[in-house]
Amino acid sequence: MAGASSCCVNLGVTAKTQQPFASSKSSKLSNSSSFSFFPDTSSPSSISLRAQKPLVSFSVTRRRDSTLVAAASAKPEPLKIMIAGAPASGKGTQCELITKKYDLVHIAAGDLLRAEIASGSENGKRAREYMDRGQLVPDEIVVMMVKDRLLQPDSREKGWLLDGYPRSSSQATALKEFGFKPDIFILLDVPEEILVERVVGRRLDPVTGKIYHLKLSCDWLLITKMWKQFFQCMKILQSRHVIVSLPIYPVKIAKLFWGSLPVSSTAPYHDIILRIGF
Ligand SMILES: Nc1ncnc2c1ncn2[C@@H]1O[C@H](COP(=O)(O)OP(=O)(O)O)[C@@H](O)[C@H]1O
Repeated sequence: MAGASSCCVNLGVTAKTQQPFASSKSSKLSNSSSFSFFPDTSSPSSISLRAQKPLVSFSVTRRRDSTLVAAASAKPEPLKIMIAGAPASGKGTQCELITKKYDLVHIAAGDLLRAEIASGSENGKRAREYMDRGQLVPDEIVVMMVKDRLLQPDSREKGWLLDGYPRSSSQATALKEFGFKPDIFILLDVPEEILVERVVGRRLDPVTGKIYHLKLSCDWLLITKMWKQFFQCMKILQSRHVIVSLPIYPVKIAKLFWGSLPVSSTAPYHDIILRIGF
């Protein structure tokens, strides 16, 4: 199996290169690289994920007459990605983009736990107690759940994007001991002040159920200043059905709905969309 590489995508206002997963937790996951993030020179503000996996894999089998038969398969080995990031780091958006682009199975630890709760199982009942308190669910529940999901035929066949796992070094070690290794570990590194700003500015559209940000959605001064990026961004968002009704919201209704419209020179959402050049 190919070794894992890791990368850190800085999605703050100022871009900088950093060590991935800034702790010893992920250092074991980092060695040779099958996938890597690299600056896309055609667009200085974007970063692209480029596949470098072998397109042909070989298998060798021994026949009954003891001759060895080598078979070449044109099927590439499925891609395996782990992604981590704080709330409001844009993880949901990136997961959507990555799974769509690479046709991977999106496995979110939180979703698995919610499904377990919905099933009414004993594990689900225990998990709920921890989740209600905002604490991590014990490893003995989470690890086996994630492992079982990774072993499902669709994950093995298509590859996976594991989201929200590992959240501790013991979870990482456990998965490694089961023989799972990501090809790449993506850490969305957003400065804390930006995360706070995003969370504070988030609003839920009661009609569509979608989440918007005050500054992105209603900052008309910003929009006129950055019209090109705005429309580019809107196009991407609309194509992914994230923002459907926003362009038809009149300013007055938007003001009533979202309150005052702050003016800012930063564009958190643009930042994510433009820097990740998928
Ligand atoms: N890898 C994990 N290990 C332990 N508990 C987890 C893990 N992933 C999710 N959880 C539990 O599920 C809850 C919801 O997780 P998630 O859906 O990822 O949302 P959030 O990003 O808000 O934590 C967490 O607060 C935690 O209690």
